[in-house]
Amino acid sequence: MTERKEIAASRRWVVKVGSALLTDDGRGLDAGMIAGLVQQLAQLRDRGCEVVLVSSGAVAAGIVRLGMATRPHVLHDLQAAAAVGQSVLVQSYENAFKQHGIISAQVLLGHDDVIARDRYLNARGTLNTLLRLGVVPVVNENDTVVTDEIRFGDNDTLGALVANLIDADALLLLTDQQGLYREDPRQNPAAELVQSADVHAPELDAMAGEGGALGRGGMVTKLRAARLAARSGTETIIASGRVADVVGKVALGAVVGTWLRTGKQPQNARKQWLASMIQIQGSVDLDAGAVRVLRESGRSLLPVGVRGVHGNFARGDMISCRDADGREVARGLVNYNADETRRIMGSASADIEAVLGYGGDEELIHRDNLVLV
Ligand SMILES: Nc1ncnc2c1ncn2[C@@H]1O[C@H](COP(=O)(O)OP(=O)(O)O)[C@@H](O)[C@H]1O
Ligand SMILES: N[C@@H](CCC(=O)OP(=O)(O)O)C(=O)O
Repeated sequence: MTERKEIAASRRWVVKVGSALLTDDGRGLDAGMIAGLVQQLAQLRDRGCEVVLVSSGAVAAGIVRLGMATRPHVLHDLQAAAAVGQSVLVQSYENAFKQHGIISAQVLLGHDDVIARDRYLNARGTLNTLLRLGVVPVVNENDTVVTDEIRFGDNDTLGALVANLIDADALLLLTDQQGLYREDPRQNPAAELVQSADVHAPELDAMAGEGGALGRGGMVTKLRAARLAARSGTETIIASGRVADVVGKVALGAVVGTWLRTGKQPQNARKQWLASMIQIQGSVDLDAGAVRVLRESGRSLLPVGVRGVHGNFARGDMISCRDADGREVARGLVNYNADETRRIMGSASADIEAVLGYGGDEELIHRDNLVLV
């Protein structure tokens, strides 16, 4: 149990559940599985953790609801099945969470929404607000508009991107196998389970194979997801959703499933990722007070500390923050575009609404989105 202390200390969780598990390999949504999972998530919250659920299963549920014999190959048929199935799925979760007095929310995202710029900030802001309100966001791919993701059944990646987005401590990928085996157990039932490994270990690539008939990503996408999640310092555990109380066991640090270790300090990992994420689109000149609070107190950058604005950046762009001598002090994702920043620079945050005619974030760059240089 102590071997997994880092996992037991996790407070912010992304739990991803695959179609293979939720639909009993295509026999429709498994209401018992959903009720059991939701009960475990409710218990996780009772222990003071925050939870975002990433759930697949829309296509599989839609196929059954529409009476299709097999998973369709034509893109729009898949998308139609997803649209039908998503309603069924979200209704099942809403009912199940309600039994525990928990409000849930449907959040449909495409990978583009989480990768950069303004949408990144919006998705992050909404998810953080839902968590603050005590709501469990139930996330799925926005299947109506995506193409590649729905073909390849890749909600594992979405789970990782959500983990990056909200700085999750842990990503739990629940599937129909006990974890990552040295070989696909469907091919070799005697294959050995990997209990723990460095997420970047190259030998893992040869072990991970593709998935079953419905959830198609298999271990290939789970491994890739674990590596993406590690960018923001998120630890990944792959485990079977069929093990009794699996969420509770994993969260207490019991040795179940496969732990793919990041081996990094979360904060550093996240900041490194942020720094490498986007090209710099502009810069702001800071006064001496702003330089000091950024450097010494690790605080957010407020508009009041800005003296000049260069470039034509948009909300969500990465900008550079410079001192009076033009030396870069920090860089980060900006909450206002260049024009707005010119108008609010030097103003107190409380006056932003009066200056712009609409309100927004009180920081120009939130400290979570700021990296000291
Ligand atoms: N090395 C491996 N260890 C475990 N499972 C593997 C491995 N390689 C391939 N798989 C396959 O991955 C499947 C789980 O992935 P997938 O079907 O995409 O499920 P999900 O819908 O839960 O994402 C397993 O049923 C298994 O057949
Ligand atoms: N977003 C789609 C497909 C996602 C998918 O199949 O992923 P997974 O089962 O986790 O490998 C759905 O809800 O059916």
